[in-house]
Amino acid sequence: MTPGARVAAAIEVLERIRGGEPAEKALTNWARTARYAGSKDRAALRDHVFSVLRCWWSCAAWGGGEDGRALLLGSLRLQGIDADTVFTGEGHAPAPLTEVERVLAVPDATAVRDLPDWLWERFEASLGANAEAAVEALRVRAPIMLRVNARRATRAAAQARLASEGIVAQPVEIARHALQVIDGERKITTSQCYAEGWVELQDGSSQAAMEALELPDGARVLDYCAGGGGKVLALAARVTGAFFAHDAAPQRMRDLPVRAARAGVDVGLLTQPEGEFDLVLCDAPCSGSGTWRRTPEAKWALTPERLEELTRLQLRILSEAAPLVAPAGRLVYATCSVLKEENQDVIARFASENPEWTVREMQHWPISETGDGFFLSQLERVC
Ligand SMILES: C[S@@+](CC[C@H](N)C(=O)[O-])C[C@H]1O[C@@H](n2cnc3c(N)ncnc32)[C@H](O)[C@@H]1O
Repeated sequence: MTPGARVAAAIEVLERIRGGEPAEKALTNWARTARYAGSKDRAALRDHVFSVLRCWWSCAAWGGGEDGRALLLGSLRLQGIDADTVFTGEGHAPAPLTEVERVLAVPDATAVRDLPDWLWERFEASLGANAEAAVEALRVRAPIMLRVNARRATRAAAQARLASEGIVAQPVEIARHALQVIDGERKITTSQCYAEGWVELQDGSSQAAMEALELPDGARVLDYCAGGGGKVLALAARVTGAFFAHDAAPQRMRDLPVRAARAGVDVGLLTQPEGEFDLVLCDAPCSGSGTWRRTPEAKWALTPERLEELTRLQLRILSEAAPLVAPAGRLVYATCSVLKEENQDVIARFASENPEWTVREMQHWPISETGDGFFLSQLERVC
């Protein structure tokens, strides 16, 4: 496909999204009707669509409207691409720019903030002077991060082996085993390095948070909201111990046995956890506000009601998990949100309703070049 045809396809997909289709579904549905599109075309299309979703209001301001064509025009202008070279009308490219489109005024960049107003208030209340930087960070593409599995390889060995498979990655400071992928990201999941469990895809802040947990050899660990199991795998790579995973929706853990086998670790799946664990991790469902550059639709879809519902669920999960912690053990609460309603406020409320628990530590990771926004709190029983 030509650059113009890719932009035309992106306009079509954005129209589907405006019509109510979720972005992933709209992209899949489009691909079904366009068998001629190769993997590079699909990746380019996705980039166009996600660039708009991350910066919807800026694109609308720079493109003079909120239909697919205006949004794409705005997105190209924002990226400094001469739209006349793409809107040519040739082949499958979109029609040439009209005079009105060509003379659109460049808006004042500071006047547009790509976040719903109600959320801006929450960002300011949560992050203070860092709120603007967080909103700005959510406007750009997320880094592709790998965690090197210390049970299989050193970071240097994994970096060299990835390079031999055409994947350029470099060590970054955020976590001890973190590599940032610079080139060849589409080869990761088909590489030998990945198949043999040397590396896993995992955001830098999640890696750093799992490294921050004190974990003695032989510990019994329960990942209470395990999902795909990224966190428990990171913990199991650190020490020998007994590792278990639970999720209220067990089907979310379906890939975990394969991932654990690849990584060379054992993780038991528990539908009804019982007994005592030295560490119980609650990586709770949340707004995901720290990860919205990966899932930009979510920042426009969240409502105050949904946020409130999530905080109730987060408190409930902590109450369910707390009895599973051994007397001298730790209850760990984590979210990939930057909102204090889901972080400090949940912890403060839990501690005030459960005075036998005290907060030992609270840590925040900002949305950065190598990590998503992340929150971690560790609680212990009062002696
Ligand atoms: C943020 S995700 C977990 C991500 C996962 N830890 C990882 O690293 O990939 C939250 C998970 O909590 C699960 N969940 C929701 N309500 C729950 C509950 N009451 N008890 C346990 N898990 C729950 C969801 O099904 C979801 O998989």
